[in-house]
Amino acid sequence: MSTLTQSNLVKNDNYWQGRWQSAAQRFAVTNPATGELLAEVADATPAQAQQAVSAAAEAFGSWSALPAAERSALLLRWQQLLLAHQDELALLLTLEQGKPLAEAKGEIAYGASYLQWFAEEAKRVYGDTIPAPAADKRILVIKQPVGVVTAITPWNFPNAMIARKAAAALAAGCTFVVKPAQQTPLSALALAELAAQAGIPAGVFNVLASTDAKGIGAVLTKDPLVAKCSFTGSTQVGKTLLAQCAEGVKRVSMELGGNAPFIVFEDADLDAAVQGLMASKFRNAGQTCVCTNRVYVQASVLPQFSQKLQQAVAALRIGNGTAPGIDLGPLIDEAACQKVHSLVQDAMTAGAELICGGQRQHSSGLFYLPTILTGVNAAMAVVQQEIFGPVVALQSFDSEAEVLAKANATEHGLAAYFYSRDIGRIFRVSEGLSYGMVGVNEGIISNAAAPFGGVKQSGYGREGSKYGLEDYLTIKYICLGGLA
Ligand SMILES: NC(=O)c1ccc[n+]([C@@H]2O[C@H](COP(=O)([O-])OP(=O)(O)OC[C@H]3O[C@@H](n4cnc5c(N)ncnc54)[C@H](O)[C@@H]3O)[C@@H](O)[C@H]2O)c1
Ligand SMILES: O=C[C@H](O)CS(=O)(=O)O
Repeated sequence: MSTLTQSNLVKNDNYWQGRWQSAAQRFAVTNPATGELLAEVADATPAQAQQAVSAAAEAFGSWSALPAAERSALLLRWQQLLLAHQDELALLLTLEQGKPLAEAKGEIAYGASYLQWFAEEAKRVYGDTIPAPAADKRILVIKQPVGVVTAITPWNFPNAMIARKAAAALAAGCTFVVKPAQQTPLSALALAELAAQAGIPAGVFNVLASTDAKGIGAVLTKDPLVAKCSFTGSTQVGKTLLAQCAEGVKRVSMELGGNAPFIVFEDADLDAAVQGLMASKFRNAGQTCVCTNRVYVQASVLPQFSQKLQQAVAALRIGNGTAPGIDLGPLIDEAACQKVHSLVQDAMTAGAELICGGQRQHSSGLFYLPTILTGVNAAMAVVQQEIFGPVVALQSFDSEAEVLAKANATEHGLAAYFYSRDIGRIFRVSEGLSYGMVGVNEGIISNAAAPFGGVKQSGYGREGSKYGLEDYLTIKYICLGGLA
């Protein structure tokens, strides 16, 4: 942190109405790799959340009336500032979240790509004219911003999950209030500083860091001034927030938990499959919603695949994300470590075989060794639950029909992956998988041009792509009469 203290991107007050706002209480933000104290951040209260929502409501009229080209230019300026400060932002992100610096830099570029994408989309909010059923009428359809948008975001991508929502909301003409995760507020506050530097007007982008998630969340989902709430996080919390939004019939976007299958057919390029699995499984130490969670390998190629995978996993370097050449950083907190280890122990008790890892790097600390379990089955918690850690749960299958049924046997439906070089199989399996996103011969599928989102209990709404803007717009039908 000492290398950042001179940076004006390290903020410890909250930000709304274009001003840095203190609070009566503060909470500690610590580095998961070392436990060191990074900052003591103002602990926003529900009353302050109401002030922030009011500020967003006050700013909505002028922001939504701004020509789209002007909103676009401001988003692009913000994007340029993120890239100009990519190294500082990445270091801040690694310090508070733990991911390796290279991944953090990638996340800053990824977040910035949504600002660029929606700066362009802002200028393409088109309406319709529709042939009227009567000669004296005309039908017009216009799209307008929904209004004040609130957002609640997770700790695993503390920059990109906010940028992905704010970019679309602001492009549409909405104003925005976000509560980041308590573990990672610094990246959110740095985004606010750069929004101010970009010239985004007061009240348009507002950040409330707090330990009172429930209290702040109640305001962000129930305040009458709020038109929509966009949530990224666990399915369990998503259901709570959905119920709260239902009271006021508010628009919602839900980007929730996952349980991604990764299927390797016997006709796959096994080296490519191993590479894709390593990327999908171990990114952010397995702490992403689209990480592979279950690995199914066709029986005839399981020994060969497993051997290649073990070699790749053995080469992973685990340590403090600020050090060069690190592949795996720490898990976010003690509870995460205990959850991952309990899933591994449960699987072994139930008969799974441990190939490597299966324990913390040291008795203390939040580093969990990259782990391969084989011989897992559907009855095990490691298959049923989202692992959110660096654990590969391997099992074999015989037929395409069998593995498709197993892959779909979950209440989640976010991302799925499979490797095959048979074009007929590629179409059958892509269409047969009950997921919002499918990676074919590819383990990393997220980008701003594509519609990111899930089905079933992984939520609904899409982020990124041309579809992502629709979530922040409402359709108005105008009937012009008396024209005969
Ligand atoms: N689908 C996606 O795009 C996506 C992306 C990232 C993470 N996730 C999911 O998020 C989970 C991990 O992230 P997490 O641990 O931060 O999730 P989480 O649901 O515990 O917390 C997410 C956010 O919700 C807040 N929150 C928690 N309880 C709340 C309440 N009662 N009222 C209001 N806000 C509340 C937290 O403070 C945090 O800001 C995983 O399940 C992962 O799959 C999904
Ligand atoms: O964890 C969830 C994020 O959405 C992951 S990604 O970087 O968008 O794939």
